[in-house]
Amino acid sequence: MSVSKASVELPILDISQPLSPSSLSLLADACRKWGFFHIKNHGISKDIYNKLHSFSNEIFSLPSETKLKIGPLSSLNTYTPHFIASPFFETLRVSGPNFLASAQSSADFLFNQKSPHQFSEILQDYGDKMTELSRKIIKNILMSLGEGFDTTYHESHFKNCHGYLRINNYTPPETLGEDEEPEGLGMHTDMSCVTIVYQDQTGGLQVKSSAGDWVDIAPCDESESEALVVNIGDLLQAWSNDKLRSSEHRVVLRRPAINRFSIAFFWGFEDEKVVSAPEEVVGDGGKKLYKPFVCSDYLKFRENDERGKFEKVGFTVRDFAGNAITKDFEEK
Ligand SMILES: O=C(O)CCC(=O)C(=O)O
Ligand SMILES: [Fe+2]
Repeated sequence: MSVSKASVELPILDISQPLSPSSLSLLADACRKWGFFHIKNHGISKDIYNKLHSFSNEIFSLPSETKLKIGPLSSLNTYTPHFIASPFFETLRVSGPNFLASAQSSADFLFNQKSPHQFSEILQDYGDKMTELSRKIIKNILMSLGEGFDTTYHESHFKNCHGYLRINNYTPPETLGEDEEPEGLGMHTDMSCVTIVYQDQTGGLQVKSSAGDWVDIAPCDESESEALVVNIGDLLQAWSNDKLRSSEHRVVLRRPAINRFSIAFFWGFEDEKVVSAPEEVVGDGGKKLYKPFVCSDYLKFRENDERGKFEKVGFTVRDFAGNAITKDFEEK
């Protein structure tokens, strides 16, 4: 196992403003080289994260048998317990666009109460904000990809995108040697167009460089609120004909062995969308690197056959729809 040596320097984009040409070019570089960047001034306060964290802790602290009421064998299936993705990882899924109803149905099962729960209301607000941010992000990414691409493709290709949230709790083993870095979440790529991640100050998120080394994506404190991590997912990599990189990433656990909390928002195409790079995006003389595919067929490919198992770790859109000529990403 290679141990990370460095922390990658990613641009921190001010998402509340139209991006200047120089910021767009930083964005384009980051998307090509790492598929990761940060955003600030995203409109979500530390207070919201503190509330989400403490509500989530309440849920994750419940006895396992209670949590399993919404586990993989239940009708709801919104909770993934330990020992599925890893021994140290559990996660709660909240589906959009009605985040409130989704969170509330989990809460009702867990707490046997029907009254509106502040947790669900905050999650609705959070999900709405993430959806809005994703639209802004994709607009900027399209602008960074080519002149006028945002007006050509934003509405026509990304209008029906939708998203869901995953609230993640990492519990490291109690005894952890100095050099031990167990994987809390194994290497994978995201199936989304874009993913927006809040990570707490614990650290441990890593991206694989094109040279094959793991490098840290350090938590980034922007005083008023943490900067959020954004990464490109497989759907956008395929749509952009590899102009945008969906990088392999993972989460490792380190000493001091404290719980790590993160919230990921995955925003992607509607199930029935046929994903195929537009000619103009492929560019003159370029070859299409992927066969057109139906979005939901790819999502199914990534799910394990066994009910309740986590998405296959390690398989990507290249394995699914890549032509043999798919190129490797260069570190420029
Ligand atoms: O917990 C994190 O920081 C990242 C989680 C992640 O990569 C995922 O849920 O896909
Ligand atoms: Fe991920």
